[in-house]
Amino acid sequence: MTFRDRLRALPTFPPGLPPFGVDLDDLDAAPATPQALFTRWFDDALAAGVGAPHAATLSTADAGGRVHARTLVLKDVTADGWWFAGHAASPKGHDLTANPHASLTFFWRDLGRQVRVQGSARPAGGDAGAADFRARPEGSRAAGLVGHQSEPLGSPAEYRHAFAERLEEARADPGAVAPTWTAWTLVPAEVEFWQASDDKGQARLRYRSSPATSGATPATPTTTSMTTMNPWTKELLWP
Ligand SMILES: Cc1cc2nc3c(=O)[nH]c(=O)nc-3n(C[C@H](O)[C@H](O)[C@H](O)COP(=O)(O)O)c2cc1C
Repeated sequence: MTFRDRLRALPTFPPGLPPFGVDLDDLDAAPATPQALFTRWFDDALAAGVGAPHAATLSTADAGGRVHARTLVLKDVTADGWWFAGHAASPKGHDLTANPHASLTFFWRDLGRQVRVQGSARPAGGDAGAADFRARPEGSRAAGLVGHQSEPLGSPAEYRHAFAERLEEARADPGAVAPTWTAWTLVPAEVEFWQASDDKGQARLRYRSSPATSGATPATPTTTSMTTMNPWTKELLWP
């Protein structure tokens, strides 16, 4: 069998996919905010045993319009948006400084679901980046303290040495923080929920908001308040 044939023989979704979970004939009754539907779907993903449902693809573009995408993990969802963290000095950090437009894509295969969050990413103020860094496991803090992310590396030994040194530092000082570590909030302009089904095609629901109405980013991504809501428009899309 050729590689091409093997690709075509692969099933994308398992049988027995769930329904959308929202009455798509009555959008007024759908959750008022995309955050509310996202957290409901996230709980479904956890209950279904989806692996790493908090992992998402972050897409960014540089000043010249060249697009870059990579996986990272979601840190919180609040009324302000979807939170993620990384080095400001990394390529993603440079992209977001030059062009804050970004997108997060979640794929929950076992449920036949995809969520796309598109908007503008802004660095959270105050202690948010440092607080996120300190909350990471020891090995992740050591890796973060190494720095130089995405720069060319001379040899594996060079990294092993730098990592071992930083691991000692992380153990000796649990409060040590990589100075470039940053928490960003992706303030959503559009959030789209996509559901496959066994026998009814696909369904798509999009929330759209005016970015001008979103509030200030709080200093730490700890409060998950769904009460301050934008005036969201809900609409169905042709699959
Ligand atoms: C499952 C998974 C989770 C990851 N989580 C993060 C994260 O939370 N923050 C981060 O900066 N990089 C994370 N990474 C690494 C990124 O994918 C990427 O390699 C790194 O951030 C450099 O990206 P850049 O060169 O585009 O800036 C993760 C990778 C994987 C596979």
